[in-house]
Amino acid sequence: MTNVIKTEPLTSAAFAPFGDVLEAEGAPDKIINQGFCGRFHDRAQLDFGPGGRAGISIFKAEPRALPYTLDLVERHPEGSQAFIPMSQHEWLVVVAEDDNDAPGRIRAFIAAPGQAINFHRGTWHGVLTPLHAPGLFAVVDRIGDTANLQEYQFQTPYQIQR
Ligand SMILES: NC(=O)N[C@@H](O)C(=O)O
Ligand code: NI
Repeated sequence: MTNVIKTEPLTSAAFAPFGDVLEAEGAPDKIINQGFCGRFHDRAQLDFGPGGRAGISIFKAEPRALPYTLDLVERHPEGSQAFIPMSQHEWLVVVAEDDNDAPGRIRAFIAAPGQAINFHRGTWHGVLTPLHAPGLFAVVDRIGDTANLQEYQFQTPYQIQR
């Protein structure tokens, strides 16, 4: 028996309990560079906690396909984690509410081309899940000398469908 989760479009409002959506939508906050650039300023709540620092890494992840079997989520109790796609493709963002330190209700979002996200500290999430090659993402997260990782394996996997 598999629990089915239907995807929904990624919007700032829907994602707000889990983190931030970063995108160049609407009017920029500032026009800079002699008018040649719009700056969508300071759009994520970054958090690297005591004893950590910000790092930028590049992830090259294998594309997955829908329907997607979700059997694990994880969270980073000591810091936020941002996924910034380096190609213009849709991709999958899976999060879960917290239910007494275990994942509760699962939400699966289709990020449109150009949408990036930042998980707030401690948000249960699926690992980086591109849906198209090249699966290249810049990742901004905490660099420190702790694991900063809690994983949760589901007894019954979820099937994520459009
Ligand atoms: N492990 C790692 O660096 N990445 C995961 O945290 C992830 O969410 O993909
Ligand atoms: Ni993560």
